[in-house]
Amino acid sequence: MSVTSETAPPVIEDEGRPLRIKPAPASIDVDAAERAVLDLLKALGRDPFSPHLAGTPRRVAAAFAEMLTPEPFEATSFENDGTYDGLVLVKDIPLRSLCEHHLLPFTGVAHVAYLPGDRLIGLSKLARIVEHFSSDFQVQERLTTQVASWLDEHLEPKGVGVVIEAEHLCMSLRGVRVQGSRTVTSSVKGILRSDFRSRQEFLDLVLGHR
Ligand SMILES: Nc1nc2c(ncn2[C@@H]2O[C@H](COP(=O)(O)OP(=O)(O)OP(=O)(O)O)[C@@H](O)[C@H]2O)c(=O)[nH]1
Ligand SMILES: [Zn+2]
Repeated sequence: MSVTSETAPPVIEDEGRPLRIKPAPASIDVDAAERAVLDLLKALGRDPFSPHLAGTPRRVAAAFAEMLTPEPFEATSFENDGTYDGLVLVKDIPLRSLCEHHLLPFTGVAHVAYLPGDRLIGLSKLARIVEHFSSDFQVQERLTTQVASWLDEHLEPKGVGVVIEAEHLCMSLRGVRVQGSRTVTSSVKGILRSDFRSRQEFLDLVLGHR
């Protein structure tokens, strides 16, 4: 069985109202992944044909296929009639992704903000953009930058700010085994980068008053 994955960066149609995301297809071969998981279990000294592990290679392959396949969506945008010139911030967007070093999950929250220019974007779309770029093998820094860059390039707002806070299971379950530590990354663009007070307002809204 082949699953079509749509993990490539989205492309916007210039004329699109709403903006339409058209991810380029990339394929995930679930059968090949299943065979590989079976081999992995063998290599780890386990019997993949034991009753306990029956079906596990298939389940693992399907789980990865699901986690690596973002949901397609339309990034609906609206004309900003000029009456709103403040920051738009969606806080605490739940986030799950897969660390590209160990293929283990990292989970946490994203805070996504923009200072509108000519257009506003549907609030839910900020969460969908996070989901889109999270559905990949990632490092947190790149994920943070991708979300900010996408908004900057496609919505053309006056500023963008993205903060991600996450716990990496590769740090808590294995290796250094520190439980509960959170990694915080940020990417700021436009006015939120160049103007200290705007950046401070963004960071206060995200990190202050907790
Ligand atoms: N910068 C960054 N590092 C990450 C991320 N996820 C995992 N890592 C780190 O990637 C590094 C990989 O280091 P290596 O020394 O190659 O691998 P390792 O021997 O498994 O490292 P330890 O976890 O220290 O045992 C580790 O320090 C991880 O904590 C991430 O999103 N960003
Ligand atoms: Zn890792």
